Amino acid sequence: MPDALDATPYDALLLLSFGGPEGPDDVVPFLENVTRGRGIPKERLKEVGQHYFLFGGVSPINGQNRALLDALREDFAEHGLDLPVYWGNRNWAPYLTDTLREITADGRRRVLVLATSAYASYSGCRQYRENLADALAALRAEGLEPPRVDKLRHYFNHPGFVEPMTEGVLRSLADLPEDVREGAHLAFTTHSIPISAADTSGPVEAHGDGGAYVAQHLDVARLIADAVRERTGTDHPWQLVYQSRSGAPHIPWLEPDICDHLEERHAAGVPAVVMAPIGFVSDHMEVLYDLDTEATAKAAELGLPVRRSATVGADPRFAAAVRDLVLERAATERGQVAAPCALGALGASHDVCPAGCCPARTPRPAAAGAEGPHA
Ligand SMILES: CC1=C(CCC(=O)O)c2cc3nc(cc4[nH]c(cc5[nH]c(cc1n2)c(C)c5CCC(=O)O)c(CCC(=O)O)c4C)C(CCC(=O)O)=C3C
Ligand SMILES: [Fe+2]
Repeated sequence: MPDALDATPYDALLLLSFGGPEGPDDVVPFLENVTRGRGIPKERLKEVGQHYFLFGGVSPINGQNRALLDALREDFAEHGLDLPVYWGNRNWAPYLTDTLREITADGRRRVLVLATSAYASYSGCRQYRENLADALAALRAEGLEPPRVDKLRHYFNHPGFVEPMTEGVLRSLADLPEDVREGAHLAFTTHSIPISAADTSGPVEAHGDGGAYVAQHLDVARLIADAVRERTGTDHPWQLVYQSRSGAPHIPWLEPDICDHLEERHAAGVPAVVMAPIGFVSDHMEVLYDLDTEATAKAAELGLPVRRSATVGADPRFAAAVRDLVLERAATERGQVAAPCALGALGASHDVCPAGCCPARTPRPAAAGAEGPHA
């Protein structure tokens, strides 16, 4: 047995995710949960519902989170880290409030939260903190005394997140027909968000147009492109592009869209494209529909060979990265000096979101940040 690792003061890890439907009857109620009060056009909702029905009404995201839970528990056990791992979602069972009630009943007093979003932004960070605040308030209203919650820092530039994706891009390149491989371009994709949300994402320091959201993705894209060049000896031109846009058409969102990008690359004579969904932690519906179905059909229509590279999913290197992040944060909370592990130009991001970080359009209570109580 290895020496026990110390997660003190934490006594639980909570995997916090989006949630997804698990059958046809779940699809509409799930979409109602996602879009409550968010002004998404009905047309878009019908369209997104079809994406789920095409896959039998089942989103892959819950299965992927179960696999990640297994990988985390296995990694922790193997390395002598005695920390129970729980799972709760924003939009589908197991719901966050129910999981936090269970955590409270189990007597846990300090919970560290791992959200399945690696980057700064309202949707990927603050909205999860609002969900935590809501859940804590609901439990208090039941007369319970919920634990204190903290959230792990953004992990986009942790080697355990970047390296499996680099390997995925290398595998996709190798999988392309030999005659188009060398000339292939890399299209790094992430979720489009409103430009106003990108510009105000992350901490208030200057990050240029697109805020921390775009800066962090560019950092990861550059890291992967550089590593690919080192490993293959070929310089594959790359660009950060976007997918899964929603919202009203008159509101500007981040562009270009992956499908327009494929068209433009094809017209420019590019022989092949590898689509690398660096914005996502697992192969969920945004990847399976927007890339593997829609963008892949677009490429077929153009006669442009494409491959889609893997997300980290339940890769053991990602599980090890989570263990590293937990131990780092625990040491910091104990007042020890931790050496944060981060690749790229931006360095490790803040442990605690500063006040006003990635603001909501309508201010609401958010837990685990500098401006509010932790619990
Ligand atoms: C930044 C970001 C991430 C990455 C970070 C993270 O992972 O958190 C993400 C992930 C996901 N988004 C998902 C699904 C949806 N997102 C929607 C809507 C929206 N997403 C937004 C942003 C993001 N979304 C935004 C700005 C909207 C517009 C309305 C709003 O501000 O809320 C809608 C409504 C219909 C539509 O408009 O598409 C759906 C159904 C699923 C589940 C997939 C599955 O089931 O496998 C996942 C992992
Ligand atoms: Fe989304």
